[in-house]
Amino acid sequence: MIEMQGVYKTYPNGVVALNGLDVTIDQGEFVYIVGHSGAGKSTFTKLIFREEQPSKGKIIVNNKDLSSMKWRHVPMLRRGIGVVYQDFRLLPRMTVYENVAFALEVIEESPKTIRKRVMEVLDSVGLKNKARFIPDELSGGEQQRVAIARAIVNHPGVLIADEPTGNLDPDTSWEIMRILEEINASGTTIIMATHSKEIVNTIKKRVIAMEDGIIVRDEHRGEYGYEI
Ligand SMILES: Nc1ncnc2c1ncn2[C@@H]1O[C@H](COP(=O)(O)OP(=O)(O)OP(=O)(O)O)[C@@H](O)[C@H]1O
Repeated sequence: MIEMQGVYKTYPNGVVALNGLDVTIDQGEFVYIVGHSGAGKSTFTKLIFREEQPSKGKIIVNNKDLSSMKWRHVPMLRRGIGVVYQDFRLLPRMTVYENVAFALEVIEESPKTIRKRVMEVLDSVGLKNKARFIPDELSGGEQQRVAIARAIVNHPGVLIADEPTGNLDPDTSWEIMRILEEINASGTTIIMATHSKEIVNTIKKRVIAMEDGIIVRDEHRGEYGYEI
């Protein structure tokens, strides 16, 4: 479960990105975060895996209070949260296999476990036959599928997707959504910031709408609600 109480975020340059958030997201939910550019969507997601810290307020993730969490415990928090971005962020000189295996190598899993799990997760995103390719040899949709495989290889309870379809054409975007829905069906919470009206209005989920750093709407099976 993710809980925010009275959360504010002012960046060092004085920009107020979040202006009092109160929200609870239960385990297994699928939540879209929508709103105009600059509304605070990315900042909201970054607080969950402690990429940013709030200026004020309380954030609880999986029963852990992030405000009192010591730095040495942050890697453990992040192990339970997968993240995917609009621009994929794969390591360009590593193969698909190595990009995904990396997350398991850093936690010192055995080579046998790594091999089994990496091939299993590549299979689940339909890329088992591209394990030896490097990112440049893949389409955008395939690169995003590798990024998703990497994000879920550790079985995280939460997957954060910051505009995961932002660089993809419509057909590829639906493919990515199908994969995210499958991951959600296995019990993983999905929090997805998006500008895609079509996706939000077609695959109905909880919608949290943000404007100027506050939540202005929070509806189950909601609509996108903006013209762009
Ligand atoms: N590291 C930073 N330092 C200073 N200001 C920042 C930083 N990151 C974001 N901001 C500012 O905080 C506000 C909210 O930004 P944020 O990225 O959370 O919005 P967003 O809703 O995700 O936008 P977009 O849809 O364009 O990604 C914006 O005014 C932005 O310029």
